[in-house]
Amino acid sequence: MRARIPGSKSITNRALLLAAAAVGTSRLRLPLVSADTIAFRTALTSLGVRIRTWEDDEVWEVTGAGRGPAGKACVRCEDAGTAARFLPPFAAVGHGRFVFDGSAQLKARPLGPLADTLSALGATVTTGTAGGGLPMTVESAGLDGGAVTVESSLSSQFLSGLLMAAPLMRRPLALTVDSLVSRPYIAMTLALMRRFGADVTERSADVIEVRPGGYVALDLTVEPDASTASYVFAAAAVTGATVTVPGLGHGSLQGDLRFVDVLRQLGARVDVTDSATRVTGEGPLRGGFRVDMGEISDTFMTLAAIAPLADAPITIRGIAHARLKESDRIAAVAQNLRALGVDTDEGHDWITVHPGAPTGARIACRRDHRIGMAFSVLGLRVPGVTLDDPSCVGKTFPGFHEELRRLFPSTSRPASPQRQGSR
Ligand SMILES: O=C(O)C1=C[C@@H](OP(=O)(O)O)[C@@H](O)[C@H](O)C1
Ligand SMILES: C=C(OP(=O)(O)O)C(=O)O
Repeated sequence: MRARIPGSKSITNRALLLAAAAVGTSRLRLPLVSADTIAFRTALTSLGVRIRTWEDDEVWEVTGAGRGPAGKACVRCEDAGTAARFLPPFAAVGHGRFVFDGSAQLKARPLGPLADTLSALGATVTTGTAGGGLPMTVESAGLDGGAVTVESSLSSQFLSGLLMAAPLMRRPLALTVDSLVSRPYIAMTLALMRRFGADVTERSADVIEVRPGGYVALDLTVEPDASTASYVFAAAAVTGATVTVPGLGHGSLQGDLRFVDVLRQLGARVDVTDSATRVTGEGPLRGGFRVDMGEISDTFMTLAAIAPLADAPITIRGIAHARLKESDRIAAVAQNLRALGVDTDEGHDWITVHPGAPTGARIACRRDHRIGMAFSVLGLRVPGVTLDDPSCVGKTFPGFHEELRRLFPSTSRPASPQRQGSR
């Protein structure tokens, strides 16, 4: 079966930002159209960037002026971490006063290290709470660059935001990276910056230098989202089906494609070519291993939710930063597995899931799309798994439930609405 996986959120939102910073008109083909990318697009529009959509949203045309925004603006980031972390540095290379705000969920997420670094570079920054957080106000008259250290243990997005703004600074910027999580996202940022013409040098694993010179407009086709693909790959592994995702293969910019290596460890058959990835479920899942998912933490819930079906415990470690996302994801996974009758143990940066015979339960999604999608995969094997907020999937994959039902019509027990969630 060929899955229809929408475009990568991370590539779409980076490409939007880079196109807004470039000189000329860029075209993004097959962008993700979801709450997170629409929030990002709207936020850029409120910063004065011209964006047009074509062909039922299959092409987004972005016209950049080769500089940061000017004037005054209030910018809503909604639930999008990428908007809250990528847009303030872009504002800081502009001229004016910009206020960023977002949902209650986003307000609870850290921003302190980004505020500190922008201040160190010369912007005037205020944040909502002592520990950082929205609303954030950035006042600036452009940035000179220089040399700064970026504390990156809570999120890699601070560093990505600073890197993408750097070509618009007046002089070179040398960033020293401290305690980086989610490293593959930095590789993605650098790769896309280079495609848009930036001059970037990795001096060592932890020092990156960017020279001024801006960006040039680009025509870019967005790959399917690898984090989203993890749900259909896991679904293949637990149902014995074969699922192929065209357009995701060797050369992908997304670290989360490495989730298929975890499925291989569970006993699934995985074939990756230049143009597609295919997963086939081959009998019972084999547990009894520990895996560090710190670099691909958006997919740890996909593994944790199906782990009770394995024949031995599975420990996932390196995921402390997953407590700082749309929900405290370690706590959310543990709570829901226990509600299903599955034993779990957890620590600050790890969780162990024991084999079990899960019973049906109503999953508490905590407005976290990935909790909803991960447990829907378990619902293909366990009758009576429902979601308290099916619409939470709209952050990255509004058509998720329909696609899962299309792919698995006989096994799928729809994650039926008990209550329509409010977003
Ligand atoms: O840069 C990005 O596009 C992202 C980085 C990751 O966040 P952290 O760096 O906060 O782990 C990831 O969880 C998020 O979904 C997208
Ligand atoms: C953590 C996520 O999103 P963001 O940080 O971009 O809000 C995610 O999509 O799992």
